[in-house]
Amino acid sequence: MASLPEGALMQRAAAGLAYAVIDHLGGAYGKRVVLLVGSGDNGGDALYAGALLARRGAWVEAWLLSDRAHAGGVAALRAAGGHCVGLDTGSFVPHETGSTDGGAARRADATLVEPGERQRARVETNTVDVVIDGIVGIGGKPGLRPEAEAALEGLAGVPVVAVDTPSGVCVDTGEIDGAHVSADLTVSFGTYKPCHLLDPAASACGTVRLVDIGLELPAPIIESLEAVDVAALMPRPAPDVHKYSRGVVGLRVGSATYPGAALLAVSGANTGLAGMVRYVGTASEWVKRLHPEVVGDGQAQAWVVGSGSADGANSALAFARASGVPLVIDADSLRPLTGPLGVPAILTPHAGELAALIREDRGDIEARPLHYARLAAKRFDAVVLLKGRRTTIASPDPDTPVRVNTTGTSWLATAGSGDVLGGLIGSLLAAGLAPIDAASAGAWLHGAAATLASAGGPVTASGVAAAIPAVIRSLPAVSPPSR
Ligand SMILES: NC(=O)C1=CN([C@@H]2O[C@H](COP(=O)(O)OP(=O)(O)OC[C@H]3O[C@@H](n4cnc5c(N)ncnc54)[C@H](O)[C@@H]3O)[C@@H](O)[C@H]2O)[C@@H](O)CC1
Ligand SMILES: Nc1ncnc2c1ncn2[C@@H]1O[C@H](COP(=O)(O)OP(=O)(O)O)[C@@H](O)[C@H]1O
Ligand SMILES: [K+]
Repeated sequence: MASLPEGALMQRAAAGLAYAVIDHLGGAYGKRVVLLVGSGDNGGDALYAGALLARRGAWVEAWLLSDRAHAGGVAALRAAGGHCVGLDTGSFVPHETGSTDGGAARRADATLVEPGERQRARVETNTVDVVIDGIVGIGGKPGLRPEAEAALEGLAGVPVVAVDTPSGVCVDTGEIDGAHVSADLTVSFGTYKPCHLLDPAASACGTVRLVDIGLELPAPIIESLEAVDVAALMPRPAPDVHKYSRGVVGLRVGSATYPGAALLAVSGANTGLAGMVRYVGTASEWVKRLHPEVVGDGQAQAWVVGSGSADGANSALAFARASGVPLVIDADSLRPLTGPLGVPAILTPHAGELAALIREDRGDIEARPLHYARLAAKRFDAVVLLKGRRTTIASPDPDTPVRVNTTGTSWLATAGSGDVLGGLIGSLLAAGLAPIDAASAGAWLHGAAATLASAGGPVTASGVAAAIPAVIRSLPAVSPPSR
């Protein structure tokens, strides 16, 4: 801000916001737009964007929710033909009125007071095409004030575009503490913020669009891999490799009760990313029949343990740990853990498993995935991959950014898909990726494979595993670092 003319960043943000709204609405001319405007620069962005929309022929009305509003923004909106009204919060009580024509039209009667003029205005909220949420952005405290809540209630059902962040969410943690806006589209400026990536706040963002306003950014505390990052991490065999130098992954998973977990974990590991796959356990006959490439016990560069292991979980963990190589510890083998393992490890709990492991409430973990993934990573001195809609991957090194996975589909919430993930991550670990990279690239591929296999419809864990090679083939071409 110091190096630019005053207001330059806000003008860039507002222009990006206005064009995102135009895209979202399919045009500006004739559209009816309500701006919810708080006292800070977030409201300023909304007002300048409103001015641009008004110049393009939209009918724009700004509801000033506070005694203060960005003066330049108010002037710009008025100059462009938009309206600004201050809400007399004492009498602003949106309520439904019966429709005289027998229809079910929803309308809020709002007493609106022009600051200084105390002029009454009335809006028919059922004619509004979009609400632009400029209540608060990165300067806001979590929760909404009563006047903002009342305004939103009066506009219920109207699509919402959030300016920078959905107002009311905790921007820096992705947590939710009180009322907040639920947006259809969030237009973020400069960079993604934690609330755009981490659940539960990410679920309140709708689609997130990033507008580059030319900021120079410090190193992130949260990051999210994109296809090009995953491509750069993929093991690609050099001309002179052999199967052992590509890495051998071993699995001690499944049991007589859950033989399917073994087959699914092996199918996740056996996609060709590692040079060889070993399986040790009660499902050997089935594994051999379905995956003839897979061999038995021996040395490996990484072991996967615990998926469907039932009573064998402790001994699987003990054997694998004794090998001294990096481990993926899933499901039943998480239970015996009490502290650091002394070998590099990736723990892959879902919220229920992490709750049992650290004796916390599952709901608390779902409400604060960033906090609990970090806490567990520190406690067990391991990478912790906390599964969910937005799988969150924390390193025991507090300076390594937490990674949040954004690929996938809710169809992936299907039995056995976690077993496939464990095997896949094991193969990347065996191929030489660092634990944080193996876990996050594995989660990315797994989610992308689910989306590919699902194609908008249902998917099974086997279908996810089968789609992994096609996802790897579709990654962009990059020159990988030589391994
Ligand atoms: N910092 C930057 O480089 C840029 C910031 N921009 C915009 O500026 C925003 C940040 O602006 P500000 O720092 O002025 O802060 P905000 O506009 O996010 O909010 C702070 C104001 O809201 C009030 N407030 C706090 N919590 C509230 C709550 N829960 N309910 C109602 N009111 C509440 C505070 O009294 C304060 O006046 C960004 O989110 C973005 O939209 C953009 O214009 C682009 C450049
Ligand atoms: N709502 C959701 N949206 C997207 N992915 C999800 C959702 N719920 C779960 N998943 C993913 O589905 C997989 C389920 O794994 P897990 O719970 O271990 O299942 P299982 O134990 O049956 O194998 C994880 O990769 C998780 O991230
Ligand atoms: K906002």
